[in-house]
Amino acid sequence: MPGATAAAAAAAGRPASLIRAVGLRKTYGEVEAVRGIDLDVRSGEAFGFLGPNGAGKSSTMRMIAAVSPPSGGTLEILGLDPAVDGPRIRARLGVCPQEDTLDTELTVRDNLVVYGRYFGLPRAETRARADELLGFFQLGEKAGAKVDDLSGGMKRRLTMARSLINRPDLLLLDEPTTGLDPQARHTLWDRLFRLKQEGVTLVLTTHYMDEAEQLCDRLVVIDGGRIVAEGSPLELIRRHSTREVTELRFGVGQHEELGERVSHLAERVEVLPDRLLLYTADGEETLARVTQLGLVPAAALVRRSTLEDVFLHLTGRTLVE
Ligand SMILES: Nc1ncnc2c1ncn2[C@@H]1O[C@H](COP(=O)(O)OP(=O)(O)OP(=O)(O)O)[C@@H](O)[C@H]1O
Repeated sequence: MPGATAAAAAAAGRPASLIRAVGLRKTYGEVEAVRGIDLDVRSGEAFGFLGPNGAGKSSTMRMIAAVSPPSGGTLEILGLDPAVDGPRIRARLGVCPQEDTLDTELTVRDNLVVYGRYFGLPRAETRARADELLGFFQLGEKAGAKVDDLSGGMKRRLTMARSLINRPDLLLLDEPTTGLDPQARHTLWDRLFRLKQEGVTLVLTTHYMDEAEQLCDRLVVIDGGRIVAEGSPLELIRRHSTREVTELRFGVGQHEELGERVSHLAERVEVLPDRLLLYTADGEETLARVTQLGLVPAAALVRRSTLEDVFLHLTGRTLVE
């Protein structure tokens, strides 16, 4: 699976920064979807936008895909200005949209072949590329099947295969695994990980913190159209959370009051409707200290901090409400 490595990009004279944005904005009438964001996505990295529904992720992706003009700020994609060079940019991008937009009239293989023809690729090359991609995405046995005969996970893999037909410099993935079951998500992550290893630059949006942690070298946490934090998953967790979290579930309606009673035991306590989260370096010790107070939770769990905790700390809300 050939992809573009950072070194190859440099050798080919492509810029090391594939996306550069300063003060990027998008408004739809009165709605301010993206409120001035700065970005610098480098060749060869997997870069993510993590945020809840309505944060402005898709709006940003559409601007990066050069299909939606910015309302303000500057944007450079592959060293080019999308207002001037839209077609040249789009020819070098792979775009995997949130919804599968496959042609149900065509076979699995022809979905790739026809798409390759849109890019003006020669027939023989397109067929060879289609077969290569079907093999890579474990769809070879389904090559002659109709799209409607595929599972949800297979359709996603076909959409992803289609987005790679033109050997793009940059692959844009809008919520790549939303709506899939855990097994199908893991299969896709595995393929995306392989693409990343081969040097394909990935830019993805997600509201799944585990997806962001699995795939992204670097990410921005986005909320209300603004970037609220930026870094590697590990850096963000270190900067904005403690090493461990003790989750305590008590009876309905008790969490507010009990949160006050245990507040001295932790660096930070979050009160959610169904549980308390105590942030400390040692979760087991914290749990022992809770029970020493005579409190007996209906359920308790000690875990490491995740990006969900980072988001909660930064915005006071959970990612998936
Ligand atoms: N074409 C449009 N016209 C008007 N408002 C829009 C349009 N597209 C998006 N919005 C609004 O802009 C805001 C950001 O939406 P956007 O789709 O970019 O967010 P998102 O983070 O991708 O969320 P989701 O995961 O739900 O797609 C929302 O308030 C949304 O309702």
